Amino acid sequence: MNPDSLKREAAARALDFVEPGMRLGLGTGSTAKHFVALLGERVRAGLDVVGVPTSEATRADAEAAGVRLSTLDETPALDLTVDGADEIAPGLSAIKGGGGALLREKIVAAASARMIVIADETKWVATLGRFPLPVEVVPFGVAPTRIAVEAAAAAAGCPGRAELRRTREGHAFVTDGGHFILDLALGRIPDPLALAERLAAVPGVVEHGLFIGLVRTAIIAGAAGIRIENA
Ligand SMILES: O=C(CO)[C@H](O)[C@H](O)COP(=O)(O)O
Repeated sequence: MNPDSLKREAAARALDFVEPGMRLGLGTGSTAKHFVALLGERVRAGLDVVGVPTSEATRADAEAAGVRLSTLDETPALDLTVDGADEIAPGLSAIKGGGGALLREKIVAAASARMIVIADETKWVATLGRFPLPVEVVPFGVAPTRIAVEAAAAAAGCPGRAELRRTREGHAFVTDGGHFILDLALGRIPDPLALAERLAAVPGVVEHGLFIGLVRTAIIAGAAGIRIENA
């Protein structure tokens, strides 16, 4: 089965956790897109939920699917967020931000009583770090911020290079919040918490894509079926 079918299977399984009246965080990316589309089908069949999107792209998808939307200002406490991930490891620490939405994704996840990650089995890893870690930074002073981000990674035991994310046209990629992304290629993150703390202390870093202690459940779809992991 191809990865996209597996993503859809994981998304479909996440619907089992949705109850009428829930306030839902809606993730970003190709896996979360399946969830939003399937949720829309349920909504059109009569399910009443309200969603808070984690990106402008998801807002557009959810609107098109007929999902009633709110904001965190109107709805500051959510019951459940369903989102994808770039990597997820035993203990359910994760890397997110491949789609550039990590800041809103983390704010929405932190406002949720429960976060479920949905993924195909290629995202499950023994140790985080094969996927370059997205770090969202303010555009001002991005050159010294990049140097400081690399120094923070080295101090946390995982030296590597940070590259400014660019669009296909070669411009700096700009997030929904107006920030840049540095993709930090590390290969392996032996101590995610230490790295998270070091990165958070760098001036100019808005947020990083390490999700530690946020994911309660992971739904992993593979060729052999669906596996559910709980933190
Ligand atoms: O963190 C994300 C966006 O910022 C996505 O959830 C992550 O990149 C996974 O994407 P996909 O489901 O397309 O593989």
